[in-house]
This record gives sequence, structure tokens and C-alpha cells, in this order.
Amino acid sequence: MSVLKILNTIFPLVKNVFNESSTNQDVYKKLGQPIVKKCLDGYNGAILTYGQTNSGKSYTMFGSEDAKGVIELAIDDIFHEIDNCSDNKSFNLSLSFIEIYNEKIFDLLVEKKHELKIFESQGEAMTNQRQVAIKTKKEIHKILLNGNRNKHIASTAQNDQSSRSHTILSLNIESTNSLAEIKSSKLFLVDLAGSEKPDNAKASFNEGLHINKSLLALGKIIRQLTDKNVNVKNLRFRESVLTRLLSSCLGGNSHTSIICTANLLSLDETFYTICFARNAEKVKCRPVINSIIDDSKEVSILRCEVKRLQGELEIERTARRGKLFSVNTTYVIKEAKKRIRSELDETFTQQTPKVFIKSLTRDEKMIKSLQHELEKMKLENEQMKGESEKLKTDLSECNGKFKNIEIENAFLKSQIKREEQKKSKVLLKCKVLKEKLIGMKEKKLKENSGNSNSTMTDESSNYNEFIIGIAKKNEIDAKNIEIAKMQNELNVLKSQLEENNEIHKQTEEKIKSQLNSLLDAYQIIQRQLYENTKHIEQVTLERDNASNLVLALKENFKTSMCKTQEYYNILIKQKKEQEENFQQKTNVMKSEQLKDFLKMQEHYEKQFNALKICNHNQKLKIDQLEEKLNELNDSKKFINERKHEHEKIKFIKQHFEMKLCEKVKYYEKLLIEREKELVALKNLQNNNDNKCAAFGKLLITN
Ligand SMILES: Nc1ncnc2c1ncn2[C@@H]1O[C@H](COP(=O)(O)OP(=O)(O)OP(=O)(O)O)[C@@H](O)[C@H]1O
Repeated sequence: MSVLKILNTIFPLVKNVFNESSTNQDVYKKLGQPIVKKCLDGYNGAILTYGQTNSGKSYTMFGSEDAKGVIELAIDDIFHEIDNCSDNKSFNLSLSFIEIYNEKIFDLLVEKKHELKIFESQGEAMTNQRQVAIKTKKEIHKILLNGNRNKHIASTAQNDQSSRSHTILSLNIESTNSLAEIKSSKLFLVDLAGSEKPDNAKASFNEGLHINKSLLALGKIIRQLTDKNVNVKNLRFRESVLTRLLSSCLGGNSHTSIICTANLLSLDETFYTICFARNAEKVKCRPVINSIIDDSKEVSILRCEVKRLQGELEIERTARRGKLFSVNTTYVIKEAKKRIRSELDETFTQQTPKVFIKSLTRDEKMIKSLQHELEKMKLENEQMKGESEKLKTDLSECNGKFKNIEIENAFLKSQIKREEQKKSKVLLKCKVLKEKLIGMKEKKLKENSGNSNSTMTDESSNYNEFIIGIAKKNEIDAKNIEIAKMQNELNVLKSQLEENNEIHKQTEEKIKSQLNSLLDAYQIIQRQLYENTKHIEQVTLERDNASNLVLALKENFKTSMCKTQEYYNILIKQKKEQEENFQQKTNVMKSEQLKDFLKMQEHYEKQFNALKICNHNQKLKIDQLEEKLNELNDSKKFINERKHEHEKIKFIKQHFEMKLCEKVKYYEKLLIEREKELVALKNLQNNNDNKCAAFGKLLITN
């Protein structure tokens, strides 16, 4: 049992764990086959391998001579389905094969390497890579073989054949059925480059940096996707080319399997891989079938469907004694239509201005808030720019220091070289001198031996030879002293050289450590710079989006303002017209009124004059009246004076009146009595007349 399996039994890590004895076939059956089947049903799918370097990602994906990899097994399954599908179903296959190397995209199906452009289409990141139509398995194998040859592979400390890039093989599967329904799906087969510790070699250091950066971005996206509070739309897929191209597979429209590989050579890397796997397991994708129907065929299908439904409707109508039903329904529909139309008319006539004003104010508010946000973003952007400028200056300072150190280093190296050259020169000199010395010594010895053998006949010649010998000896001594001096110098130079070597070693170590720390700082700064530039890019993008939104809203606002302005202009025009009409009317009226007024004025003036005259007359009358009043007052006085007499007379008059009344009353009573008597007498007379008549009649009869 593998360590991973033991670990998994103690702490349940992830769902499907395989050990060393598991084959690619086992892995494919569990994690690959379900995805491939979904792809054949019209869903998008993706199978990715993730893990540290030398853990078997490429082995799992591409297999080896003895064992098929996931890609080959998937292709087998796809062709098995194609070969065994019904006659009415047909498949079209095409593939593309790309790699992402140092954040650049290269087409592996093209011999000549040139960077591919990345662009957005319908919200998805795309590249202009070559698409090759596929008919047979052999074709795919050939393409894969060629593509793999074009891949960036290098020997690293951990792996002789380490992939230095992420490779993405995408298979487009298109199927058409008898109903002309076209299902189109994409299967991504991704072999990611392995995460690794930085290597000191510059090229692999850069590669490692880019690999780690893109894998970090992938890990970050996976981590964020597990957070329920994070909106997928807000995720920063643009942080790396890898996440940008795989955005649809990560929590989007795709069934996705990630095969995480690990070896226990580096426990921290294994730990990271397990963490990644645990996060990835929690991510939920939202796949949908990608089906399209051919228009012309769809029309004929729909026509058939309409006919069928019409037939059904007819049957239904006759079954329900259709006439009444249809009349009722049409009536109901008509009524509903009328109602809806009237409601709509009402809303349009009554609500539109309100709605329009509301939307205007809402738009205004939105524009204001967006402008506010824009200002904020601008400020943030400025700050970020400042920070990035600072970082850039820091970086350039670091670069400067780095260059200085490099120059110093080169200078020291050249010095060491010079010293070494000097040393070799001195050594050469020493050698020459030694050789000379040895030659001289030998010569001397020979001369000495020659001298002992010869006969000393001539004393003076002996003496001369002796002198020469002494001179030569002196010369040799001097040369010896020179040699000793040179030896000393050499020793001094040697010791200096050693010292220099020591200093050189120390400075080299110092430089190395400084270089390492500078490289670390440089790396950190570069990362920060990258993050900042990305952030700035994001912020600028967001700002652009916001400004676009603001612009769009402004446009909306402008158009609505234009409309209102037009409306306002019309109103103003109408108002002007009305004012003009009014002015004309008032002018007419004014002239008429003026005439009337003048007439009136005349009339009133006349009246006024008449009144004046009247007034004068009245004044005269008043004077007269006053006179009369005075007269009356006088007469009043007179009257008052006479009043008493009048009162008396009045009293007497009253008295006489009373008496007269009494008399009148007495005579009235008397009259009434006399009248009564008269009536009685008349009645008596009538009786007598009647009696006379009766008596007369009696007389006649008699
Ligand atoms: N399950 C396995 N059985 C046999 N050999 C394996 C297995 N897994 C990996 N290997 C061997 O291990 C070595 C490294 O594997 P591979 O190249 O696939 O690693 P990798 O994760 O892709 O590394 P890198 O990220 O550096 O490209 C290869 O020689 C491969 O054949």
C-alpha cells in the first residue's frame, strides 16, 4: 500500500486515490472515460494533469511505448463510438495542439515557431491556432508525435525529459443526428508543466518562474471557486495565459477531471498537490449540452410538428363539440388581447413620462455613483502607478547595483587574470634563470675538471684564469643573489596571489550571496511588479468597463436628454406659437378694446360732462334746498312754535273725533237696528204679499 493510500485512510484526502500499482487504464476508467462519454453526448469536457515535476503527468497523459496514456485511451473510446454509432448519426472531428511556454502560446502543429495571439470571442479566450480535421486514429497519432517533438522539453535536476510548458490538446467533436440536431463539444486534454523549486540556471529559472506563476494563478482560481461568496465573473482568469485559456473548464460549461500526481521525494510539493486536489474536488461546474439545429431542416421539422399539432387540435375540437369551444376561446383571446392592449396603452400614456423620468433620475444616480467609483479607481490607479513606479525605481536600483557588482566582479576577475599572468611570467623567468644557473654551474665544473687535467706551465695564464674564475664566481654569486631576490619576490608574489585568491574567494562568495539576495529581491520585486501590473491592468480594465458603462449611460442619458430636449423644443415651439397667437389675439382684442375704450371714454366723458352739469344743477338745487331748508328751519321754528297750538288743536280734534266716532257708532247701531226693522218689515210685507197672492188665487178659484 502506498504512503498516499495510508494517508488517505487516516485523513480522508480526496475521493479517488491510486497507488504505484495502478495503471493508466485504471486512472482513465475512473477519471477520463466519464468525461469522454459526456463529450460524445454534446457536453464540453476537460482532463488535466497537475503535480510536481517528475511525478508522472506526461506519462499519465501521453503514456509510454508499453502503456497507453489517457489521450490515446480517450481517442480509442471516441473512435469506438464513431464506428459503432447508428447510420443516422455522423461525427466530425478536428483537433488543435498548443503549448504555453513562458506565458507565450505556440502552435505545436506548425514547424516554424511563432507566438499565437489570444483574443476573446463570446466571452471565451481563443487563439488562432491550426485546426486539423481528423478521420482516423492514425492521423491523430502522427499529429501527436510531431507535436510532442515541437514541445519545449529539457533535462532538469529531477527529470531528464521535463516538460517546460503546459500543453493543451483540444478535440472538437461534432455529431449530427437524423433530426438535424448538431451537437458540438470540446474536449481539452491538458498536460501541465510541473511545479518545481527554482533552479539557478538563468534559462530554467525563468521557465520555472513562469511555470510556477501560472500554476499559482490556477491554484488561486480553484481556491476562489470553492468560496461560495465569490462570483465566477469576478475571478481574475486573466492573471495567466493558462487560466485564461482554461477558464471555461474551471467552474464553467464543462465536465472536468483533474488528475493530480505526486511522488514522495518532495513532501512539501506533495502537500501542495494534495491541497490543490482537495480544493479542486469542491469546485462545481455548470455543463450544458451544446446543440444546434440546422435552420432549413428545423423549419421542415417544425412544419411537421405544426401539422401534427393541427391534426390533434382538430380531433380535440370535434371531441369537445369544437364550435362552441373555439368561439369561446377566440372570444376569450380577443377579450384578453383587448384588455392587454388597453392596459398597455394606459401604461404608455400614463406611466411613460413617469417611468421615463424615473429611469432618467435612476440613470443620473447611476452615472453619479459610477463617476464616483471611477474617481476612486483613478485614485487607486494613481496610487498603484506610484507604487509600481517606486518598485520600478527599486528594480532599476537593484539592477544598477547588480550591474555594479557584475562590473566589480569582472574587474576582480581581470585583476586575478593579470596577477596569474604575472605569476606565470615570473615563474617562466625563474625557470630560465635556473636553467642558466645550472648551465653555468655545469660549465664551471667542466672548466674546473679541464684545468686539473692540464699542466700548469704558465703561471700568468693560471693567474688570469684564476682571476676570470673569481670574476665568474662573483658573477654567479651576483646571479645567485639575483635569483634569491627573485625567489623572494616570487614568494612575496605567491603569498600576494594567495591573499588575492583568498580575497577573491571571499568577495566572490560575498558577491554570490549578494547576488542571491538580490536575485531573491529581484524575483520578489518582479512578482510584485507583475501582480501590480496585472492589478493595474485589471483596475484599468474595470475602469475602462466602468467608463464604458458610464459612456453608455451617458449616451443613453444624452439620447433621452435629446428626446426630452426635442420634446422640450416642441413644447417651446408650441408655447411660442400659442404666445404669438395670444399676442395676435390680444393685439386684435386690444385694438377692439381700445376702440371700445375710446367709445366708452367718450361716453363717460359725455356722462362726466352731464354729471358735471348735473352736479352743478344739483349744487344749485342744494343751494336752493339749503335755502329752502333754512326756510324750512324757519318754518320749523314757526311750526314748533305753532306746535303747541297744534297739539291743543289735535287734542281737541281727537276729542271731537272720538265724539264723532261715538256718534258714528251710535248711528251705525241705529242703522243696523233700522235695517233689521226694515228687513222684518220686508219679511212682513213679503208674508203679506204671499198671503195676498194666496188670497188672490183663492179669490180666482172661488
Ligand atoms: N506510473 C508510472 N509507471 C512507470 N513509469 C512512470 C510512471 N509515472 C512516471 N513514470 C516515469 O517517471 C518519469 C517522469 O515522468 P513524467 O515525465 O511523466 O513526469 P512529469 O510529471 O511529466 O514531469 P515534468 O513536470 O518535469 O514534465 C518518466 O521517465 C516516466 O516514464
